[in-house]
Amino acid sequence: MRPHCSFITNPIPVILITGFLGSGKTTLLLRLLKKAIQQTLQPAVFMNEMGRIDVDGAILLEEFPSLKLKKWVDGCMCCSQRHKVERGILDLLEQKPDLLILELSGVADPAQIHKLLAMPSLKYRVELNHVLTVIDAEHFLDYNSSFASDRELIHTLHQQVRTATHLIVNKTDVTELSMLPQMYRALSRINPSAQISACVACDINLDSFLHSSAFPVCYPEQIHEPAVPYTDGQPNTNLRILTHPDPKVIVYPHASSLFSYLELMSITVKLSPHPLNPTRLEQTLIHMGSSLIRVKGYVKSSDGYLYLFQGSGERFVWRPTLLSTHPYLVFIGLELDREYIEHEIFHPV
Ligand SMILES: Nc1nc2c(ncn2[C@@H]2O[C@H](COP(=O)(O)OP(=O)(O)OP(=O)(O)O)[C@@H](O)[C@H]2O)c(=O)[nH]1
Repeated sequence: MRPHCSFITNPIPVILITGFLGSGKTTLLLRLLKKAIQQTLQPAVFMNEMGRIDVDGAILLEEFPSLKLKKWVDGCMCCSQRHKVERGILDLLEQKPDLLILELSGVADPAQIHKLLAMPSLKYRVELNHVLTVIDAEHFLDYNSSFASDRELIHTLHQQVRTATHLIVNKTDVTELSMLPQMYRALSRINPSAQISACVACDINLDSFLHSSAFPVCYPEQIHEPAVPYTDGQPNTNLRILTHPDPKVIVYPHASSLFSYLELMSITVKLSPHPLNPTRLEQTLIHMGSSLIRVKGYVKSSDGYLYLFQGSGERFVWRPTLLSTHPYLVFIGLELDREYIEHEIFHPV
């Protein structure tokens, strides 16, 4: 029960955004921020992203230059790093936002952030009101077979569904609509109590999320089980460290999940400043097949302009940007072929 102290009477409402890689979390976050600002709310954002260089933070700051934002980029947010996440959230709370939005990396287990918000330093200062899980409708039903070899990844995907207060089934524009009833059934089996909405580009009515819910989120105990047991303060000995002779290539063998360990790999490649042929780049990526789950970054195209480039499955989006940054790409996948990436992306013929 919340103690009766005057300085903690108004906990900051928290919205947690989760969902697998490329499902549309940042798309939803951008919509929420626009809506919040229209309603004269002052939101703060904490985001966790895979990859050495942060792409989503750059997207947010391009649209909202004065946003109160803290990021945790790459590295496993394992137990030994937990205090840094806590510090980041406390720093944001010091800025007295009206609303705190947390966007987790696509492979994070949301139950772990819930646990973090329950720590004594945060417990009475925040109130988790909504957990919005974005589902990639195009790929969701295939995940069980695609990731069959990675038990922890499947567990994390289910945790993302299980912990949701609202399931946002996104990307229905590129989904066989006849698959939706089956998808709804699968989602309801994992989480019978969450509301479900289907949409394109996370375009749903967001009004109700911007106001405190009557019943703050409270998970039953079993949801708190971490994917992999951990010990506070101890480094995660499961992590393998890969090294690469070329300093331009930074390899992270593990996902930046919140406190869990997966077989995913993230490779960040700083590109040369020379333009890349868009068709050739897309073909190169398609050739990588299902091992490549997500790619994003900034690429100079053959017209000489810089683009925000995003790929999820075999779909690619090029968006012109005014941002001034060195071109780079972040690759996320299972058993990525570093030599192929290095040869094809660094030295395209
Ligand atoms: N076709 C289609 N594309 C979408 C939709 N929603 C988002 N996208 C695109 O999907 C890609 C991924 O969207 P994001 O919002 O960045 O997804 P995310 O979950 O934040 O991605 P990560 O943080 O990398 O895991 C982007 O290129 C979006 O423009 C949709 O409803 N339909």
